[in-house]
Amino acid sequence: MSAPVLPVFVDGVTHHYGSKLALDNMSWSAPQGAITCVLGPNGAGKTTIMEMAEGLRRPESGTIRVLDTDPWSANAAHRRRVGVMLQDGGLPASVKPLRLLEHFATLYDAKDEFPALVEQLGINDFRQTSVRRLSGGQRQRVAMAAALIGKPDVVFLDEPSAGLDPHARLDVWELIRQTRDRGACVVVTTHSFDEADRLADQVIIVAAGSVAARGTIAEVSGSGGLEKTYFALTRGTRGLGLA
Ligand SMILES: Nc1ncnc2c1ncn2[C@@H]1O[C@H](COP(=O)(O)OP(=O)(O)OP(=O)(O)O)[C@@H](O)[C@H]1O
Repeated sequence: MSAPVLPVFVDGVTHHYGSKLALDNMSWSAPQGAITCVLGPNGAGKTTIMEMAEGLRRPESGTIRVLDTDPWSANAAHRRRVGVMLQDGGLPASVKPLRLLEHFATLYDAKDEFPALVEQLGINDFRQTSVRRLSGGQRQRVAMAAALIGKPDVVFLDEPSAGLDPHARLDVWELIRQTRDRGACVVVTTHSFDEADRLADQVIIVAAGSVAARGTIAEVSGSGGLEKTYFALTRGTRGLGLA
């Protein structure tokens, strides 16, 4: 019997921006029905690898498979199965959240899902305010709803709770867990140890473009705790992009 295909599979990916090495033979995978949290200092390569897995950037070398497909050349049917929340939201400024989410719900043939999402993410209060007038946290919530519409099989969330107030953060975490519990593969980048502790079935610590540690929180943290392990593994590797 062949092994089940992992929804996200990254193998030996290397990438330069000009002379800057951003990814250095990076390999990891993410299973179905689990939350994978990717941690790492600024410039470690988290956004670069996420953009590649989302099909937005082509790796120089190595293999990336998402749902057993090369994301760079994936068709519309594949992209419909993959939800993406970009770091800066990527939302059109003049549109109102309600209109935007209705649009996505129509695209994904998922009109019935979106009232619950709007409710759960507390979007009702500002659904008729244009995106440009929303606070950072409100935009995050709209971007999160847009990523989850259509019940995608794989969801990439780039710092989903950054800038959220404590209530909104709890709501977002609950939604991420629900997404995992319905069987999706969820990949979350974060700078928050607390977030990783509360959410992660698998943690990946990235440093200087490759994987420094990978496993469950207990496996990665050992007896010292996640924060201590993180600092020990990443100290001195911070690629701040200043070179
Ligand atoms: N478009 C680009 N052009 C040139 N260099 C880039 C580009 N995008 C990223 N880099 C560089 O590649 C490296 C990895 O960047 P990346 O954005 O993937 O890191 P990150 O781990 O997501 O960081 P952060 O935590 O700040 O979001 C950094 O040194 C960054 O300066």
